[in-house]
Formats: sequence, structure tokens, C-alpha cells
Amino acid sequence: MNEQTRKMMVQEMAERGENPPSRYIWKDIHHQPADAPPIPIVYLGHPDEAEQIKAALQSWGMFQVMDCGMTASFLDEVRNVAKEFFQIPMEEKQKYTNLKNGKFHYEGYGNDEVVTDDQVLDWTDRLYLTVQPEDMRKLELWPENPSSFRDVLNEFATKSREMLDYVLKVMAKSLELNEDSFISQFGDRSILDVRFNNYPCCPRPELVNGIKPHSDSSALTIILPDKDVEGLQVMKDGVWVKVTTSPHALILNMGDLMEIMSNGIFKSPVHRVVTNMNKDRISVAFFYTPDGEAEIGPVDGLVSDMRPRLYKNVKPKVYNEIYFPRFLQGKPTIDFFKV
Ligand SMILES: O=C(O)CCC(=O)C(=O)O
Ligand SMILES: [Fe+2]
Repeated sequence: MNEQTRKMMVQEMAERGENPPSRYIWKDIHHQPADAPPIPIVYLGHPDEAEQIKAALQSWGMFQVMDCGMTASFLDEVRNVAKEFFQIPMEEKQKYTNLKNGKFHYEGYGNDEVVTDDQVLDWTDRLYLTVQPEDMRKLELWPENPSSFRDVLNEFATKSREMLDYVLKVMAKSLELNEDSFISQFGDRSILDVRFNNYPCCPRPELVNGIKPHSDSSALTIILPDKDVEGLQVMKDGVWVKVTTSPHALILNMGDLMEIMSNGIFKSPVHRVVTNMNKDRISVAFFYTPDGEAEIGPVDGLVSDMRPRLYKNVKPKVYNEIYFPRFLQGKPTIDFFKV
């Protein structure tokens, strides 16, 4: 796209040190989080892992994963390729743009689609890619700079997928269900999408959100947070709580589809990212979603006279079609599927 007509990326505005334009400004946001204990920690492979996971997911919908099957140096490698990608010249990053002839596509490098005049934009630039099923990869959008990007992403996806499937089994066992109760709803063509998030520093961080308050549409999400720069906050019992993590930990959170599958037992937490005045923050998130055509719904063993069905069945593809325009407006979606 012509450099003159292209919309300015957040990274470019940040480099110029300009105040955020009005499209990015929220009225009445309060970024100051409450004092709270750190989010729960789960040690995978520990004899009490099921109890730890159940307790964390019923109260927070989120936990730090220790012993995730990836070494600290590998996690740093992932952080490095993400950082290096956002540092390559803008012209080169634009080769992967999510705009084709001005039309928005989910995959690629860029910002959210703008659907309404009053939509408030996030102070972030992202690279969004579908990683699994492998035959859905659009390799032309996978960066070749840094040169290890594709291999590192591939390895991170394979290891994350192994961890996610393991956790899904433990989650089922923790509720005294057959271990395949959740996994069997994912179908043959479950989807793993990745989002590389760059949150540039902002001269007026109190006016903007790095990512607006939302719950994820996935079933499960993995977040690899920045090692040095905080920013993620989660809503717990009506107050915003800072998510602080160990540098070796991943964060795992539930998405709306898992709240539905678990008949409301596992919470899909509302979360947001705040920015700061002098440090860029980078994170990498994987979204794990059942096959778009596989109808999902509350697992049989979790519906009873004592605990009636709370949600209707839905195809993930249909859920997403409703979710994305609402996400852009900062509105929740899950209520549509309440019985
Ligand atoms: O950057 C983060 O820590 C979280 C990102 C996030 O919530 C998302 O991409 O859905
Ligand atoms: Fe999220």
C-alpha cells in the first residue's frame, strides 16, 4: 500500500511521541489495579495438579503454568523473535499487512477492523496467524525476518498444543469426568491461532488501553507475557487486579467456549492490557478453539437437576461471527448463549 495513504501504526505514533489521537481515547478509565495476591500457580505433573487447576479456574479462570514442558531459554527465544519482528523496518512489516486492497482480513500484521465511528481503538499493533490445522497456514503472511521466526513459531505451537491437550484432560479429571470429555468436543480440525502483540509506550497511558476489556472467544488461551514489562490486568470479584508472573511461567486463561462447555464452572475472565510511558511491551498469545463446525455445549456430566444447563449449544464459527464485532465495541458475547 502507498505509504502516504496508509493509516499510521501505533508504533509510528509512539516513535513520534505524539499524544494519542481521539480515536484511541477512553473516557473514565481507571487503570489503577487493586492490591491482590498473585494469580494462582499450577505445577503441571504435580500430584495435586487437578485440585490446583480446579480451584484456579473456578475462582480466577486463569493461572500461571509452571513446568509447562518448555525451557526458560526457549520461552526467551520466542520473546526475542517477536521483538525482532516488531523492530524490522515498517516497510518490510507491511509486506504482511492484514489489509488487501483496503479490505480487512483477520490474518496478517495490523490493527483491528474499524466497524463503527464510535469504536475506540487499542494502543497496539499485532500479527495474527492461523497455525493449526497446518493446511490452513497462509505462509505468505509468516515473517521470514528474523530468519528463525517460522521455526520458532512452529515449535512453540507444537509444544503449546501438547500442553493444552494435557491440561484439557486434567481439567476434565478434576471434575470427575472422563478425561476426553472436553477434548472430544474439539473435533478433527481444532484451530490454533497466534497473536503477537506489540504495545508501544504511550505519552498518555492513562487515556488508552493496550487492549480493551474483553474475555476471549477461544476455549483456552495461552499467554507468554513480556518478561520485564507488566500490563495485563484481570477482573476479579469486580475489581481490576494486576497479573504478575514468574519469568518462566506461561499464563493460561479460559475463553468463552470453555465457560460454555463446563456449564459455567470454569470462568472466562475479563481482562485488559494497560500501557506505560516509557517501555514497549510484547506478548504472544495462542487461542485454542474447537473445529468451527463442531457444535459445542455443556458436557453431559455437568448438567443435572441440581445444576441445570446454563448455556445453549453453538458452533464456534457462529460464536466468532457474533463475537468479533462486539469485541470491537467492548461488549461481551457469552450472554447471548444463556438458556
Ligand atoms: O498481552 C496480553 O498479555 C494479553 C493479550 C490478550 O488478552 C489477547 O490477545 O486476547
Ligand atoms: Fe485476551
